[in-house]
Amino acid sequence: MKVLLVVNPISGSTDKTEFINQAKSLCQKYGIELEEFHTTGKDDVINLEHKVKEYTPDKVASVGGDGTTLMTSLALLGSHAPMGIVPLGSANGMAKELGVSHDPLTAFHDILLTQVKMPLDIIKVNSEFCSIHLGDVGINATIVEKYSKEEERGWAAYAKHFFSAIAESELFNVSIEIDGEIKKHEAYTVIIANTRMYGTGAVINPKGNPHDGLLEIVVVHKRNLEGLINLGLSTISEDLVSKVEDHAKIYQVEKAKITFEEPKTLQLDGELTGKHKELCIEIIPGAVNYLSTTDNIFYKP
Ligand SMILES: Nc1ncnc2c1ncn2[C@@H]1O[C@H](COP(=O)(O)OP(=O)(O)OP(=O)(O)O)[C@@H](O)[C@H]1O
Repeated sequence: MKVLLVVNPISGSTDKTEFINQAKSLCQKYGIELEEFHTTGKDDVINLEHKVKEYTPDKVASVGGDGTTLMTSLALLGSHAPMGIVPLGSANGMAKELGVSHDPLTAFHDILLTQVKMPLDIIKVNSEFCSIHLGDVGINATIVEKYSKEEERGWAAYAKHFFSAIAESELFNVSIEIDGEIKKHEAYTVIIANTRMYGTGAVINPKGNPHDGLLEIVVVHKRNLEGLINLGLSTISEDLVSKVEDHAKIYQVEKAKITFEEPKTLQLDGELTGKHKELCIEIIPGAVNYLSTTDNIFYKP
């Protein structure tokens, strides 16, 4: 078996040397071929695509956070080589969502061992940007914007901007076109989601399932995002859907067009994409051949 490790050296401000050495020893022990690809932050998708064509791995392990998972997934789109996640980012939202072990070496071990493959969706925005986890316009996008100007990475730096972003938040008008019908709302935040929860583990989109070929648009119309997030930290139940729906309107769709009166900053998977007046969003169902375990709550035998 040939395995490719895709390593983001800066994600989560974590030194990956110890993990890489452990992964090498493990592969050596079992006669598994291992190669490394280190990201640079520039042209990673295209360079990784070339690497995958040349090396033809049987399995790919994405070592980093959500941005690395998305980048690896995009590079694998044409090849269908299966990919798993080793969570070594800041928030690791996608890994949490998919029940990946917190321990990097255990997660890698699971990738080597597993026979469980699940189709994983990706969201496409304006034919230009993609998201595998969730993105938004509004409060969280403001937090990401402030965070991106920080020297330091990591969860503490991110959390620091949370309350000020809520205090500064303002209502804005948004229209959403679904199947030719226009829905108009006033919102503090509009979330475009493939999954259920933020990296904190708080469920914002109880209907989310990254394997179902659908995306959700969550229009938060109450300023109390903090309350909503605390609500989301409670256990998932049918009740939670209706509780979240007190704060937000949820649309479950394959595609939609979202229009704002003024251009708004959009963050996708924690990355800023600039300001946009219009967002044409659609799901790419089963874009990634995802290496899962049966710990994934979406797994069905
Ligand atoms: N060698 C590098 N130097 C600088 N930036 C890099 C490098 N490699 C990748 N990047 C950047 O890292 C970002 C992706 O990081 P990623 O999301 O995986 O980690 P994180 O932000 O720490 O974790 P999380 O998304 O889980 O909070 C992308 O913006 C990418 O361009």
